[in-house]
Amino acid sequence: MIQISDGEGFLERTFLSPASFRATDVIISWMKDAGLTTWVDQMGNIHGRFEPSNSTDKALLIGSHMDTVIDAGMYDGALGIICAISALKVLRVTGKLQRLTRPVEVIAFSDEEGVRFQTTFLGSAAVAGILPESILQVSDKSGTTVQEALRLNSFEASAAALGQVKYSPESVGSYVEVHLEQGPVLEALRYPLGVVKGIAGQTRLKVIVDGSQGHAGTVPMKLRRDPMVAAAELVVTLEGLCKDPSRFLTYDEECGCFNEESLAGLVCTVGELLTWPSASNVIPGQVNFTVDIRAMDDLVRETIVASFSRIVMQRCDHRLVDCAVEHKHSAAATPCDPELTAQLKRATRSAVSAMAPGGHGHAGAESTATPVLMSGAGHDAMAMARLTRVGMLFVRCRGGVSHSPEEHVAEDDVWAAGLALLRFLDQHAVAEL
Ligand SMILES: NC(=O)N[C@H](N)C(=O)O
Ligand SMILES: [Mn+2]
Ligand SMILES: [Mn+2]
Repeated sequence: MIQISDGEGFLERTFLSPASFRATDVIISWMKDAGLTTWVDQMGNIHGRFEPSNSTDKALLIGSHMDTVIDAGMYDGALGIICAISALKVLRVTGKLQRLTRPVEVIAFSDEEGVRFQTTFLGSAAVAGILPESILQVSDKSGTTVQEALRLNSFEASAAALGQVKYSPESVGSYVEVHLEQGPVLEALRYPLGVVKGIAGQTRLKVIVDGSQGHAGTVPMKLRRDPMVAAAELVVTLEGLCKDPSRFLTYDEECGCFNEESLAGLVCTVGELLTWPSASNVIPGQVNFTVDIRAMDDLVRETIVASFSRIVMQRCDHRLVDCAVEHKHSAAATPCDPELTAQLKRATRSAVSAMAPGGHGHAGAESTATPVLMSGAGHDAMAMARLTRVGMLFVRCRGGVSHSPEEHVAEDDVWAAGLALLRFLDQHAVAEL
């Protein structure tokens, strides 16, 4: 799937882009090869399902996302989809598919990263039934709405169509996702796989700063209303706020929720900054930038968001520029299901042991206990947790690097993940002979 890109020389595959439809065709072919019944739903999610003849059990869903960030690594999302389809292919070739006691369905979600519409989880939120109809009117940088983009690609793009995508809670037993860790912990522990205890909450904002556009050579510094300098001050201030909140919080904002533990995983990022008219000899008229704030503790994240919004208003007033803070997206911190996580842990132990020479633990693994991690990255499991219980299996990645072409997962570790998923399926969904 690395070659299926809208970018020249880099990987980019965003929601409903031309490359996303080429990837859809390839994923469908893989799903069919694994013996699955396939379809594409009204939000562009790709489904591959095996329905045992007389099962009354709730379905096991296994998935991840097919979309990417810009200049992405090739494993983020794709690894989980390929792992899931491969595991079912192995069940097929070993004759175990027919022994499944419950429906097992692979879902390749159409939009997890939220790059195009700054929304995220468009695909999984639709399956979970938590996508508001208002999402259809959100527009991308070109002004195209979600509804227009869907209709341009022959989707119905109506509230009724969104409703058709939704799964009923009583039809689903659990959701499992395999994903590269995107962090350095497993590499540091010299262990190929880990299970996820929970996923950090996240908020995405867009800050818009308006000033007086003007001539770079004739407007005296004292008479300027320069949105670029205001934005620059805000970006640096945001960094300080997340590094040491106590320096910036007012007495009212200091909710007593800040301590070493609750501040765990508090991070902020300004990934995108746009200016108009973007000419070297013009004082900008407008600057806008994105804000991504995450924390394991929702109260900490909400307090930081409120405090930063206050600071934006105060600093822009001081600089006589106008500003607005738009809330684009928020997702609460999400715990993974303890029982599902324990099952994934057992499956991981079994796979790692089976892969090591002599069965004494995976080559290079210093410990035999499967690491249990928190995830700072967001995942479709956050949306799916609103539908059913979720579990995640993390795969070690080189240097913890992700959202970069340097992203890399060792082949042995991919094998270990596939084996662990197979072991999990054996425990969870395949009838004994
Ligand atoms: N929705 C998201 O959080 N997308 C990515 N996985 C992220 O962590 O930014
Ligand atoms: Mn990602
Ligand atoms: Mn991802």
